[in-house]
Amino acid sequence: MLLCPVIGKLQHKRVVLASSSPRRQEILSNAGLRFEVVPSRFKEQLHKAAFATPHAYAVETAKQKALEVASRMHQKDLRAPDVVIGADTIVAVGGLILEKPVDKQDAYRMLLRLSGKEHSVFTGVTIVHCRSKDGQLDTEVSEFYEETTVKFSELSEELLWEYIDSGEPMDKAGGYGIQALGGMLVEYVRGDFLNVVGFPLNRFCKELARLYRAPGAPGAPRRVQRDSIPAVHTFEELGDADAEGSGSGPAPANAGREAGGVRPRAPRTREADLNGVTDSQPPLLAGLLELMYGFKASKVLLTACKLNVFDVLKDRGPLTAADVARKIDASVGGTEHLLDICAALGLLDKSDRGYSNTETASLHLASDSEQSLHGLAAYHDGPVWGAFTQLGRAVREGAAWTPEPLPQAPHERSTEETLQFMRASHGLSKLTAQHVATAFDLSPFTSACHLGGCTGALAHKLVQEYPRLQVTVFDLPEVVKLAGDFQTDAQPSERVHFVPGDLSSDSLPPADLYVLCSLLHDWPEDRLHGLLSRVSGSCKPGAGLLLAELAPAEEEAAGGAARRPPGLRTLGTGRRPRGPGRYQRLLQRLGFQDVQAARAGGLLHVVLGTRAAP
Ligand SMILES: Cc1cn([C@@H]2O[C@H](COP(=O)(O)OP(=O)(O)OP(=O)(O)O)[C@@H](O)[C@H]2O)c(=O)[nH]c1=O
Repeated sequence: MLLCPVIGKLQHKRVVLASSSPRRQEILSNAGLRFEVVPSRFKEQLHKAAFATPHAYAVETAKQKALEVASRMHQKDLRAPDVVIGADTIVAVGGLILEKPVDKQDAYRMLLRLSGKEHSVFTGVTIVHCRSKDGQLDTEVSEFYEETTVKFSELSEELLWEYIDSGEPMDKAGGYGIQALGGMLVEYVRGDFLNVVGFPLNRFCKELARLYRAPGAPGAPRRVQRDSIPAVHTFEELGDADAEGSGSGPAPANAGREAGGVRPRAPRTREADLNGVTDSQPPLLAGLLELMYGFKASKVLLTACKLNVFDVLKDRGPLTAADVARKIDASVGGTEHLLDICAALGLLDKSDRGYSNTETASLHLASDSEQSLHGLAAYHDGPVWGAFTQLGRAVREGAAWTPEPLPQAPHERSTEETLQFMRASHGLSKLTAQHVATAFDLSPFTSACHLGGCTGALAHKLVQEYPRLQVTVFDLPEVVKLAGDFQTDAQPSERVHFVPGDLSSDSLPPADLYVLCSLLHDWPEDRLHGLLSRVSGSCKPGAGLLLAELAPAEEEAAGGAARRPPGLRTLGTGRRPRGPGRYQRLLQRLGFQDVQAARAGGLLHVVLGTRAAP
């Protein structure tokens, strides 16, 4: 795939999409870009008559959107992201620029204007590269636009109003969405379809390729050697990862990284590149190397968490390596090396003044943040890491070994080990609870039972969302005994009760909704069937069963995984996560009806079914 290396150029940068458009977010995340979303507050009110062409207007609006976000973020925490992307989509017909309709009448006027005719859709895009220089924001702006021609059929009055009443036109330029119902109005499209939807992905990739083109080969396609190592795979490469962006492209925001503890490598020919190159790197080999090297990055992250690096840097301006070393009671040289690698992994920002947390690090890796995954890191650095280092011996000797050791052997756990497991589970549950609780409307249910509900994080979110709901948390006695030690962001509620018991042998507490969350993805088929049959047997007609499970990565779900080694979500379980369709069919077979599936945030999918009368 040619485009991957292009998108990969942004991999180690803090990228922000300055847009609230869900379509843009989807297009870019489907392309594999990792970014934060910070919608722009720029008012789209530029004087249209002042622009010679409609696309000049779109490009300027896109630029103002992106610059507003870059300067707001810079002012807010004195550090700007590396790259801000802004976009603006307009429809141009007969010399008029159409944006989003303000009301139904406006939508009607727009669609009538488009009926039976060709029009142009322009998306202006701006890529702003930012860096902080002496506390000032320094930006470098690249901009472009793409034009697509769209022809509408003649639209009858009735069709027009039916479409307007669907509500679809209101947040879309020109008053239609070609990707949904609006597609029925369209006779033909000439040009990039995604440009109409809101983001010209193809042109964007070409622009990135142009911006990040390696020196010495302007525009010339270059061959990729079979044995060249793609992207960033060793710590040395991580250390000079930004050097990839040097050359004729914009200087990266944290240029000067080589001043840190990582030894600069001798210059070498960079073969894998972007601009229209033959990318003959077999995906399988790239995947294999990722698997081989991946543990190094994990250990760096886990160690930095364990040494409380992200706690020390939270809510503070940049600190030097010596400052951090003093606070974590470690050597300066070792700390500097660790911080440099964290920066190269995108966990920290490095500037002339020192190191600071990225937003993600403050949010998820500091131990006291609301959405902390510090407990999960400690669990992986402790028992999980330990189990993996014993893998060879366990396999040779035939000892019981599973990648997730604790849930499998409750009787062998010490209190501290149980707590460690609960901390890990608590962090993840808090992060996903809101999505799980609101993926479907659960208000018809009055009692729920969260099986394996651990610390009650999801239970508390459920009662917060549904004022009539009582929730029982059912889990092993030693878990229930310790659950009181855990805080949830929700107020403690009298509508949450804990009941000790064993899922596989004890009878389940009565409820009209059973919930299973992040429990089943690595279970073998027979165990899964056994549990679901037990739950189904406890469901009265009309009762619900809600499953929230790890979603396969998008590309796996789309069948793309066959060409690559399994991805991160499979790692350690030996099994690919089951897609929602699989759970839907299982529930249907067990006598559930109206079985629906939905996505719950980026990590989970949720399936809900209702027990039919026997
Ligand atoms: C023609 C067409 C447009 N759109 C959407 O129209 C909005 C344009 O408005 P914008 O001002 O460019 O963006 P926004 O939604 O206001 O977001 P922001 O970037 O925050 O200004 C964007 O959403 C686009 O997807 C579709 O979803 N489908 C289509 O067929």
